[in-house]
Amino acid sequence: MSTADPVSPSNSGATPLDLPSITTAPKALLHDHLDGGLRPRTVLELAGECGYDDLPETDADALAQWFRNAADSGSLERYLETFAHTVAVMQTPEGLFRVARECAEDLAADGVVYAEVRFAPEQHLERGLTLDQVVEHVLEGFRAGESAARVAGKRIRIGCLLTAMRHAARSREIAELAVRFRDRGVVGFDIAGAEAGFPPSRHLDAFEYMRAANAHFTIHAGEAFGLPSIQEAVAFCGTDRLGHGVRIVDDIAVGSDGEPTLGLLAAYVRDKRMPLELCPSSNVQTGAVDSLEKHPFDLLARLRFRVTVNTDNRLMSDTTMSREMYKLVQTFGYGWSDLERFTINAMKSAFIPFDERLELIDDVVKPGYAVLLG
Ligand SMILES: O=c1[nH]cnc2c1ncn2[C@@H]1O[C@H](CO)[C@@H](O)[C@H]1O
Ligand SMILES: [Zn+2]
Repeated sequence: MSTADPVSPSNSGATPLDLPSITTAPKALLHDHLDGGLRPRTVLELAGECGYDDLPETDADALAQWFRNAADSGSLERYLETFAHTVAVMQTPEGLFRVARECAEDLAADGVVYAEVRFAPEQHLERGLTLDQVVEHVLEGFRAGESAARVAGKRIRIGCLLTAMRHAARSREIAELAVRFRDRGVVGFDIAGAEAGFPPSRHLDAFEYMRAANAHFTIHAGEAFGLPSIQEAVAFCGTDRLGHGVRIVDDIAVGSDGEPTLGLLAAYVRDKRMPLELCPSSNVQTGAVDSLEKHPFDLLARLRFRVTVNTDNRLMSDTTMSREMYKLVQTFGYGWSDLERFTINAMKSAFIPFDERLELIDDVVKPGYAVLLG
């Protein structure tokens, strides 16, 4: 296969592919951080309510711009520093509930029909809440947001992922928390935070616990650090999906004739249909890739890796699921059938039960794209 071939012919005779029409398309999102998706105005209002005085701006537009600029750092570590401000206003029952409710509403308004939203409960204990209480408030917020969306005529289902911070030592506890809440809206577990120096194998007992409980997890790997991190996540930890996983491209050699050769790890990830939770804008901001044009998304899509499109942090990247898709359309010339495939890839890779995934694919995703395809 030549990597110069288009994935599919561009849109012909179908609904024009622009941002408003992409917003109407049913979309599935697997990688979105709750504390990376607050509305700027909500950050300001919650800061006022809880007495947090360290915000860098006092106006919503200026604050939005500040997050965007500060996250545009070229380094994951500096990018992550911006979360101090969002986490600071998510320490109370009201703050957690509101942020989760608005998250569900915002995703639904953007045409997302299924989302897995993650956050790290251990970062929300500063004002005396327990881990269980933190999770309960967030889940209540998601349910309220789903109901509000339904009233507004939008269908969305949110699954929650509990994240452990990889520099800390609470991963086993968070894995147990995820299993404890498995019947109440938590669908999986993850580790996040600075990648270099904190390999996935540091948290092996948490992953072994999840596997023993027949529970799902993903691992941020292959974002700020390369193949060794992915190798550990896949081969030692047994991850179900790769958070980012974008550096898998380092194991693919493309010859001067355009023919790709996959190394053992890349071949294994593709053979196993291991989902890649790719986050184009975030990857440019953290320096994981130089530019959108140089993002390996298209190479990986052409090679038929199980690629999915994700937002990572809507506030820090000033983005939405529709905008991430639109950027890919503009950069790589994708058509509706490509966007449908990426969406079905995501639904197939979701952590909810198989029959529920199938129902969303058959009853929502396929009919939605059928209309757009014309
Ligand atoms: O792209 C990312 N890579 C690694 N860690 C991240 C990324 N985005 C957010 N977080 C981290 O995950 C925590 C829980 O949501 C956030 O507080 C942030 O520190
Ligand atoms: Zn992430």
